[in-house]
Amino acid sequence: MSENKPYIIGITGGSGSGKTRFLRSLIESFDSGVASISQDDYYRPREHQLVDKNGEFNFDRPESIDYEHFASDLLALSKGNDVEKQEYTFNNPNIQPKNILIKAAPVILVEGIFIFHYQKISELIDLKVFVDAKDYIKLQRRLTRDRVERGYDADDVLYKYENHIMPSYQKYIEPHKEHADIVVPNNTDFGVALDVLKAFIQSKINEYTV
Ligand SMILES: Nc1ncnc2c1ncn2[C@@H]1O[C@H](COP(=O)(O)OP(=O)(O)OP(=O)(O)O)[C@@H](O)[C@H]1O
Repeated sequence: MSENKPYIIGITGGSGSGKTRFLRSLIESFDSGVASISQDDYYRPREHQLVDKNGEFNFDRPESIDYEHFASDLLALSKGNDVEKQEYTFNNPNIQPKNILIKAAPVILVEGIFIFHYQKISELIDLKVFVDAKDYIKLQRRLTRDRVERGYDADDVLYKYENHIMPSYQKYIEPHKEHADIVVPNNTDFGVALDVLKAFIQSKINEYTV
């Protein structure tokens, strides 16, 4: 690996905004040169999660994440080192967590709802991207995804959206939109923004390997 410092791009946005889809579309565009790290892989175990006034787990708080571990792994990547950790299985006991190896790369994509809120992570980020969509669209997407991919029922998703997801969004996520370098509107599709960012990332890979 060269002496250059990897370039760190942070991708955030509310739940259902499409940031994971945007990140995956970016990664698929590169055979090499790009690595990614996701806040979702740093949830604390269920027994350490906060419970709300009705006794329901709230996984949408900054405290839900082992952010010290997340920050130290991002710091290692920012210094050009590999990182090894276990994937998060959304507390599904039927899934055996895989070991994830994140290889050092010229461009590191970091994704998650609180990445601009956690200071130790935010200060490592060179380019801040905020993926944005209207609230009713985010809710529709979350309802569909959680039913199809995670088997949650609609009442449960609506309860979480009103009591956990939106309060957190308003307090910890949306205030960072005005400090983002790029806001990607994703009410319908993000094709043009994706092309712009792909070209930018390619230029960073080229600079790194010169
Ligand atoms: N432009 C789009 N058109 C159609 N479906 C979309 C679009 N963007 C995202 N989706 C879908 O909406 C759902 C939520 O998107 P995604 O998982 O990327 O959101 P997220 O911001 O990462 O949410 P979370 O923080 O809850 O994980 C997914 O099923 C995704 O495929």
